[in-house]
Amino acid sequence: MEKKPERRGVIDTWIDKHRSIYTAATRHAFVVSIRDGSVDLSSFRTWLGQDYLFVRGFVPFVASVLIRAGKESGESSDMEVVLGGMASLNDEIEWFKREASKWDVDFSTVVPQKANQEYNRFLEALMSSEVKYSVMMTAFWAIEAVYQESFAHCLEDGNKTPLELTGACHRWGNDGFKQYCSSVKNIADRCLETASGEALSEAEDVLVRVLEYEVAFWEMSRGGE
Ligand SMILES: Cc1ncc(CNC=O)c(N)n1
Repeated sequence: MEKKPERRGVIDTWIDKHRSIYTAATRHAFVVSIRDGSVDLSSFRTWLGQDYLFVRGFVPFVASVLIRAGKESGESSDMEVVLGGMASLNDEIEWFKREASKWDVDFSTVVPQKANQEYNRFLEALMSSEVKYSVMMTAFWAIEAVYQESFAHCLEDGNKTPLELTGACHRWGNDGFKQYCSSVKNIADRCLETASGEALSEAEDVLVRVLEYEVAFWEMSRGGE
């Protein structure tokens, strides 16, 4: 058996296999409505409040990935990639606070909706030391990639994204964030290359579950509270 250098990793194979849920997560009606300018601002405000709460729960998850990268990865660059993600979360929280005052959203009164709570519980479960590093990395990639793909779509040619929403789109749709997602994907693919069959099936399952949670997350914006 020869070991040929593959350009395509297992993640691309899984994305092809689970294309319909991947598309549902990255081309959701809410995202498409931002791109075509028909977005309902009460939906945007709902999303903003819920996403701020999500990000506050995501920080400890990324911190736990960072710790595992330091302990378990043979590659010293893994930790640097994750640390870069942590640093942008710091800016992101400040951005959310500025947006809150711009849109008159009071985060202190935002209550996490069911989809948000469930997603948060899933992240908490992934922080367990029993979860394999390759599985955590796969989840981490999927979470970041959905936002990158979704918001980059709102900036592609032909968009009618309202000017006041381009800040959000640039936050996750910019080329630096795309590069970062690609680095995280390379780490996950590298870990999965040597993973056991059990780890592979767990990682594939976690990938699909992230996509499902992301769809449910976008769905909350429809409520428009
Ligand atoms: C629900 C959800 N998924 C992914 C992201 C992107 N990661 C960090 O910001 C996000 N903000 N919210």
